[in-house]
Amino acid sequence: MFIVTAKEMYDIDKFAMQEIGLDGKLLMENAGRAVAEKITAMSSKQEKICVLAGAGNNGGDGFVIARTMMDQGYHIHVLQVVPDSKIRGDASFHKRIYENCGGSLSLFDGIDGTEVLDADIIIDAMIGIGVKGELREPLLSLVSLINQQTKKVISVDVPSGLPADEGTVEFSAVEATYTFIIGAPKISAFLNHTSPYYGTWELVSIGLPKKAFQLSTSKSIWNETNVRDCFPGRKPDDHKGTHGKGLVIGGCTEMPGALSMTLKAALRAGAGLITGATSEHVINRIASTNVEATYAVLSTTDGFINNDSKVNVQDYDAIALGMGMGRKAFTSELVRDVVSEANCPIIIDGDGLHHIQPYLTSLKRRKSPTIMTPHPREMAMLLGANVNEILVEPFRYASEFARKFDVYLVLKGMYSIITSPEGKQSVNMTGNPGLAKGGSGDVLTGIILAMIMQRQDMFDAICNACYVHGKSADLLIKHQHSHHDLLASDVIDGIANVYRTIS
Ligand SMILES: NC(=O)C1=CN([C@@H]2O[C@H](COP(=O)(O)OP(=O)(O)OC[C@H]3O[C@@H](n4cnc5c(N)ncnc54)[C@H](OP(=O)(O)O)[C@@H]3O)[C@@H](O)[C@H]2O)[C@@H](O)CC1
Ligand SMILES: Nc1ncnc2c1ncn2[C@@H]1O[C@H](COP(=O)(O)OP(=O)(O)O)[C@@H](O)[C@H]1O
Ligand SMILES: [K+]
Repeated sequence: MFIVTAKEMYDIDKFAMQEIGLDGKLLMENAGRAVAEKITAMSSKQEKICVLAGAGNNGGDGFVIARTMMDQGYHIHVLQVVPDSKIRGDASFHKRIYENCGGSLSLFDGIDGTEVLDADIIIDAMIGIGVKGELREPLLSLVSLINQQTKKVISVDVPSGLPADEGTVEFSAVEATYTFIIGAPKISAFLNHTSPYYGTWELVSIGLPKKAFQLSTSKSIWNETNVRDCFPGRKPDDHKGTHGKGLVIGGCTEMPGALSMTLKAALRAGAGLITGATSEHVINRIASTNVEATYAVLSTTDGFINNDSKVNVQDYDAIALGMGMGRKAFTSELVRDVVSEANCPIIIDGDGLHHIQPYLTSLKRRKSPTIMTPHPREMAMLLGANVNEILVEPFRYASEFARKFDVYLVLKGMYSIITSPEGKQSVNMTGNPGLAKGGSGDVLTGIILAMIMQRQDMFDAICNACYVHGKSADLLIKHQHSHHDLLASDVIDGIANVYRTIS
């Protein structure tokens, strides 16, 4: 499923109309009908429905919805929120057809919201991706009135007033119960501060050609179909070497669990052989519960690993670096040496990100892929930015960072964004607040480590790992646990449930 900015959506519409020959009025008819079908499935003919129609194409969708539902016997009234003189283009065409069919219509006088107050369901077709700046009056007051109601509010394409793109903090917008998104989800459906306005959302297709999307956007949602299409299989003659020999470097006296979870998650996710390189003390603490792993002892200072004992990094197919290693200056040397000496893919996570921050440009010299897995606070640290800036524009920051330093980036969060060094981006939709607990990220790193050692493309492998991680948590919440009690170690055990459903 593609994800678009407003500009990309306009480019796609333009391509569909000018290159393919689809008429704009037809696309509007398709959009309105597709949304009407969804709304009829969730409403009754006894309910009073008020369609709020604006002047642009979003309003045009509203007129098609109103006509389609009116013909099916629904109790529909259109409240036009702009004067007649403003209604333009295809919206004007569909308004005329609605009126010719005898549809009920009144003009919003800018003061009285009786139609809104009387309705059981409000359909918000005032403004879509064409919003510019903050809402003007009288729409601003109308939106405030709508948001004070407890009725079902169904937005068409985008909740009116909400920017389709990232980067805007100041806005007033409809707080929808449901949004039926047209053609492709817009970026604002995936940002922490804007996604709640959509309520529950669903995509409706209106016949825009796939080719138009492929030419216009490199952003998409990584879903179960993507996973099934590229999930690595196992052959009868496979041996442990086939599934990769991975090294995990991290841990310290105060944080032995981080390393332990990464080791276990990597093994559970399918790695052939996993070695934990850490202090003797950490090994003594975790070895009895990680019996399948092997270990390499690293020398330490005050319980933190230092660079005195060399790890033979050339012996491994992939390395994960950083989990629970602490931030002592002498550990930085170890991180830098591993990153520059290893010829295999490296995942840098947790404290490893802090150690590599002053040396980010060195990553460009690596011949093998580098994968970085920051949460927003770590991303802010890497960029020397404020965390709120990252949260408001995560797609842009992630894309610029991945391109600049030639890395695969997993910017973790409610919707993690996976970016390739070329700027291709996927959003992972699995996962839930049960994962908001220490250790979840260490588990993800282990799964990524296992996945990138299987037979699959690097970007696909990372996306698959994020999917499996979140899906494990989702299945556990559905069947065994709650958001409150889920532990990172449960997520490791839950990998089995995911694998059983997809492999
Ligand atoms: N083929 C297609 O293109 C298809 C497009 N489709 C649909 O079209 C939608 C995009 O349509 P669009 O481009 O006409 O813009 P739209 O969202 O209706 O907004 C423009 C209106 O909003 C107003 N307005 C803006 N800012 C404002 C503010 N701050 N405060 C107040 N008013 C403000 C602006 O007023 P103006 O500033 O011009 O006075 C103008 O009247 C898209 O989301 C989808 O639903 C589907 O039918 C499928 C086919
Ligand atoms: N509310 C949430 N919804 C979905 N996934 C979440 C949520 N909270 C956290 N996660 C996921 O859990 C993981 C947390 O990683 P991180 O913050 O590094 O944890 P830690 O450092 O404690 O191990 C990430 O993969 C993130 O995407
Ligand atoms: K809308």
